[in-house]
Amino acid sequence: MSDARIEVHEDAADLATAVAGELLNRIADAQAAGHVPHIGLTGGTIADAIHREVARLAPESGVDWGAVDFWFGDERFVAPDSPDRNAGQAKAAFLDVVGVPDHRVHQMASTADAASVDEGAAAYEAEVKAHGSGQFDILMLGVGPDGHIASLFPGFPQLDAQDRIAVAVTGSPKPPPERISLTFEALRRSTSVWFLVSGDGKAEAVAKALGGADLHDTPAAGVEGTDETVWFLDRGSASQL
Ligand SMILES: O=C1O[C@H](COP(=O)(O)O)[C@@H](O)[C@H](O)[C@H]1O
Repeated sequence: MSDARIEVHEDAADLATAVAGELLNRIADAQAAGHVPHIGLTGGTIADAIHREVARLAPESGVDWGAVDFWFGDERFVAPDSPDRNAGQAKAAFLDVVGVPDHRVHQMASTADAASVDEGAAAYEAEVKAHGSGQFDILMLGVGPDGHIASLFPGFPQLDAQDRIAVAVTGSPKPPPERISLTFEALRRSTSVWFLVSGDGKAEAVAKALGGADLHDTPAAGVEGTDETVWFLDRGSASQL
């Protein structure tokens, strides 16, 4: 396990630019070393801002977009063209803009791909296993005001899933209700875990996670990277530290 590093940026815009730049550097460095990096994406407000910065900075980055794989920490089990899809958000903001080929974007099932959310979770578990262990080079995680990460919500049974990579979530407290999420067991395999958090409304969750809360109360307390854990914050989200 790694000690957490905390970076506090002035505001959400500065945070997005910093994370996007760091992500592009890491991908380019890995490719220069002959490695095809695997990156875990998240949904949410700050993730969208970061994705747009990635697209803006991409032309100067030297990244080969055909030689990097993208995964998702969670997804909403809705129609493929729903604006609620994390994959749709990421594709519109940067994946399609920079030209990542579809076979490099490992999407979780939509309602068009699976008969049930359970079937969708099982399919993603199989997809992860088919590409190795799910040990992403960098996994990015947004954090909800309630401390949730991916679609692992406080008090929900998925927090205690054993021997699973992906699980179905029903009755999510944040709409839409049906989701697919990687488990703690899977999220903890990543080399680097980057938490992306902005705004006062998340300050309490950040303080609890970094203060060592129980993961059943604050799921964000339950994940670290094997080599590196970074909390990318702005002044608002850091205001209770
Ligand atoms: O529902 C979700 O919420 C979190 C955080 O979203 P935000 O809008 O509060 O930034 C996100 O990380 C997760 O991927 C998503 O499905």
